[in-house]
Amino acid sequence: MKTILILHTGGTIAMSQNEDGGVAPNSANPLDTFKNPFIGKLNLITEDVFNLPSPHIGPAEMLILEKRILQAASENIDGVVVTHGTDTLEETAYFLDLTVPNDFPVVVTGAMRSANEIGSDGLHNFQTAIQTAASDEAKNKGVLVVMNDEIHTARYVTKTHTTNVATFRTPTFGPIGLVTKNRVLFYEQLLLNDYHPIEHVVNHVYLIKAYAGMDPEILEFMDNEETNGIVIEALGAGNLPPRVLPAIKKLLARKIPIVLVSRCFNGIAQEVYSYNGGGIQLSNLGITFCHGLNGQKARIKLLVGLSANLSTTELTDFLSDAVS
Ligand SMILES: NC(=O)C[C@H](N)C(=O)O
Repeated sequence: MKTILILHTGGTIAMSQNEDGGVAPNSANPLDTFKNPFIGKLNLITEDVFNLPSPHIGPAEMLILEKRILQAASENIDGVVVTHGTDTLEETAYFLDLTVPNDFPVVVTGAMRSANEIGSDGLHNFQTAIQTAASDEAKNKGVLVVMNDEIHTARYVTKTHTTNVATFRTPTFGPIGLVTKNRVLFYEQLLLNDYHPIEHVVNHVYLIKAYAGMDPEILEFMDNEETNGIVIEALGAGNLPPRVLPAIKKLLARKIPIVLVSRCFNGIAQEVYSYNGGGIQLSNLGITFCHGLNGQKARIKLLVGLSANLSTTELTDFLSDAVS
């Protein structure tokens, strides 16, 4: 019989609505009422790692989860399910994707409606996440996010709606599988990445968004000893207003890595334009293009690469997905 380790971290899936209509954490996790339909088929081990709304979760908590999952590799665990708030779920899932090996499936899930709200999706998502973690086919696919019967990669999934239960989407590429009542079905293969188990996390890795007429001051504020790295969600295919270029050059002269993604919801940032501030010029200056990730994922990737002490070349290859 397979053993699935369940790590609860909080989020709406562990919350209830109170009499005033506000949604807040409970002292007892509503998922403890889950009537296990897998009795006799799966052995479930449950641990309450945190009980936090996901806006309270950051790299320090992600590191605790990474270490717990790395330890599970020596405990005859066949799969891991992490329950998590949806606001930062994609960042924790991608952090784990970049830091734990693919020895067994790791599936992250959450809920959009708390336990006592009509149409609550928590128990259903929890059950389908367990089904997926127990599936042989879920092995070697990287960390997966299962929500609303769909299976997404941690690498590309993103939260797209503030309240809808179908909020998790994979722009450009789509989900890689689905969960039905009796089956876990994958219909896409995933290109696997390098992973880097890390012992600590660096701080002061910033994420900013470009906009028409972007003010250079925002970058000038980051020109100091503390800054470890910057991700910019650039315009279109990967371009910036020329007025920020002097500040960018100063940051690069300080050897602060600058990573570029697009602020567009779909598509990939690429070196296309050779005009002033265009992607070709930015790349020639030494900005690294991170192809296909959104801003928050690119920030997690930069943070993991810096925390793993990668050399400048290794970091550039890691961020731009160059195959060595
Ligand atoms: N649906 C949710 O889980 C949202 C909640 N604010 C959280 O991320 O903790």
